[in-house]
Amino acid sequence: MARTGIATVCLSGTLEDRLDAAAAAGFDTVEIFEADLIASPRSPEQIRDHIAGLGLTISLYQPFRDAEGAPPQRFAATLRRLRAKLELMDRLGAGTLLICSSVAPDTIVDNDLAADQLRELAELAAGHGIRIAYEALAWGRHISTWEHSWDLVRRADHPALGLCLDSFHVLSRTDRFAGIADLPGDRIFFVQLADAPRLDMDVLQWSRHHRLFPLQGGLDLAGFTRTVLASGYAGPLSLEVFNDVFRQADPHRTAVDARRSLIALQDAVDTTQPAGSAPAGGAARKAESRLTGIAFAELGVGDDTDTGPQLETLLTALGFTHTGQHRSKPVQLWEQNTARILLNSGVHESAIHAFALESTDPEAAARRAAHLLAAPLPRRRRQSEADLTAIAAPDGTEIFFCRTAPPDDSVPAAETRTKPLGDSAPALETRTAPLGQHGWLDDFLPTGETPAPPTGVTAIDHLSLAQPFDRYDEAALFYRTVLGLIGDEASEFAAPFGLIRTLAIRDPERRVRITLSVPVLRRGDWAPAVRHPQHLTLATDDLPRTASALRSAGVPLLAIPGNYYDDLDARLTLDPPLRTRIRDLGAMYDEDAHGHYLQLFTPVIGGRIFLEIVQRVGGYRGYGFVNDPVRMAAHREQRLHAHSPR
Ligand SMILES: O=C(O)c1ccc(O)c(O)c1
Ligand SMILES: [Mg+2]
Repeated sequence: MARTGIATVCLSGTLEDRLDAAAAAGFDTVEIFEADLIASPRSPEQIRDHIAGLGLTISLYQPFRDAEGAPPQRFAATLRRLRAKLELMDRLGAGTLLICSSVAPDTIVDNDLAADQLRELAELAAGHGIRIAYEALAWGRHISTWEHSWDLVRRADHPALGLCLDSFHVLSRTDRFAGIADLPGDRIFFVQLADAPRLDMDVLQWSRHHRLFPLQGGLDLAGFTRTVLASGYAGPLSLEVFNDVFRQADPHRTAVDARRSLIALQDAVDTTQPAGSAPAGGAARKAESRLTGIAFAELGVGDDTDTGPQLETLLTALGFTHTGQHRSKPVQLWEQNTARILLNSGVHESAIHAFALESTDPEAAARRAAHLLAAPLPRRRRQSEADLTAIAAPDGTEIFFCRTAPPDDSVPAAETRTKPLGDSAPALETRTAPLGQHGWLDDFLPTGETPAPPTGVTAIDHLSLAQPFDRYDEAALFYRTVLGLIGDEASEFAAPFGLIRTLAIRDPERRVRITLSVPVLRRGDWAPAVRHPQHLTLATDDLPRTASALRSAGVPLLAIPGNYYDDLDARLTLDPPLRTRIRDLGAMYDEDAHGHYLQLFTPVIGGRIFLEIVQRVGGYRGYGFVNDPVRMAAHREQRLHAHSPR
C-alpha cells in the first residue's frame, strides 16, 4: 500500500490544527502549503519538530511559482527567491519542492530556455540535497499538459528534476493519460490526487473552488492512479484539494473523509480492471457481504409532547400495528407487512435517528465499515438482547447491520416473514419461532395488540436523509463506500429557501435505497429556523386504498396546489382515468421509461419529519425528485397555516 499524504491546503484552521487532524486520521505524510507556513507563528524548526512528534513526514513544500520562461532580469530574482526557499526547506526538513508552470504574462515561449532555467534551478536545489517536482498547471501560460512538462524535464536532464503529476491538471484537460504508464517511474517525483465534479467552466476557477477527494467527483481517479502506479512510481499518493466547503469545515472530519477516499481508491485500484469502471469500495470487498433490505427505520419522537401521539395516530391510520415494546428502552415497534418502524421517545430530536440494514453477514459489513474508517457505536448489549453492530453516519445517524432472516442468503428477510397480501390476513402472524431465535425482534416484548386492517403498505421504499450543508460530499462518499452502495440519480433544484442538491444511492437490486439532500449553501439569517426535514417513504401496492384509509381516519395529507396539476396536464398526456385519479387523490406524479410513480405526503410532524407514501407502477425506478420544489413549497404553506391563528 502506497504511503498516503495530504496537503495542508485541504484542511481548515491553523497549521497546527491541520497537521493534528492529518495525523489523527492516519496519514503518513503532508504537503506544506507555503501560505500556511507563512501564517504560522512557529519557526520552521518548531514546525519540523511538531510534525515529527505527530509521526508525520513532510513530503513536499509548495508551490514555487513563475520559475521557467522568465526574462533574464526576473530570472535573477527567481534564483534569489529559490535560494531563500531552499534554506527554509533545510530548516523545515523538506526534501522536495513543487514548481508549478509559469502563469506570468511576460513568460517567454521557448522550450530550450525553459529547460535551461529548470536545469539551473535543479542544480541549485541539488546543492541542498533537495529535489524539484515540476507540475504543469492546466492553465499554465506556456506549459499546461503533462506531456509538455515531461518534455521539459527530459530536455533539462538533471537528476534533481522530475515530474509532479496532479490528477486534476491531467484529467481536466484530457482522457489521454495512458502514456503515463510508460514514463520511467523514478522520474515521477510526486503524485497529487484530486477529483472534481464534471463542470463546464473556467479551469482555474474549477480547480480552486470545486476539487473533491477521490471518488467524490466525476474524474477517472481509479484509472489515473492505476496508470501512475504502472509506471513504477513508488512515492506517496497525496491529496491536494482546493474546496470552498472543506476550507471552512472541521479539519478532523475532513481529514477522515479524505483518508476514507484514499482507502476506497486503493480498493478500487486493486480490484478493478478497465480504467473508469471502478465501483467505489472495490468489488472484492463488496462480495464479502450483501445488503438485502431495510430492516427498520427508527424515528426519534423528540421532547415535544405532541409528536409521539401524532406519529402513533398516523401509523395507526396507515394500518401499522404497535406490535412490540423494547425490553429495556422507551422504544415501540410498529409493523405492517415488511415495513417496520421504531418510535424512540428517548431521543430528543424528531428525525430519522437510526436505521437497520439487512445484511447477509453483519460482521463482515461491520468489518468493511471499520476498514473505511466509519465510527463504531458502542454496543449496548444487555442479556438476551441482540448484539447489533452499529456505526455512525457523518451526521450522527446510527446505522445497524442485522440479519433478521434465518441463515439462508438467497431469501430476503422480508419475504420470509410476509404472508400473501389479503384483506383478512393479519399482517403479523407470520413471525415464526426460528426467526426470533437470533433476531433483533426478540428484543421486543409482544404487545398482543390486535392487528390493524391492512391498507396496502408493503415495505419501506426508501429513506430520505437531510444532511448538514457541509457534509454532502462526505456523506455521499460514506454511504457509497462504507455500505457498498452505488450512486443513482442526482438532481439540483431551487426550493423556497435556496438551492437543494439531492443524490440517490442504492444497492444493485434496489432493495436498499437512500436519498441524501442538502442545501447548497449554509442558510443565511433570513431563512427561517425551520430545519430541512427528513422523511421516510413507504411503498404501497394500492395508493387509493392507503389514501382512503388515511382520509377516513381524519389524517390530513399535504395539499398540492392546483397549478401543479395544470402543469402536469400541459406537460404530459395522461390517460384520462389516471389523470383524474391523481387529482382526486391529491397525489404527485412522475414517470420514466419503465413506469410511473404516485406520491402522497403527510404534513411535517414534530418539526422535522414527514412520511411519504408511494406506489411504483410498472417498475418506475426514480424518486420523484422533479416534484421536490412543489412539495417543499407545499410543506412551507402547511407550516404557515399551522402556526397562524385561524
Ligand atoms: O491553484 C494553484 O495555483 C495551484 C498551486 C499548486 C498546485 O499544486 C496546484 O495543483 C494548483
Ligand atoms: Mg497540484
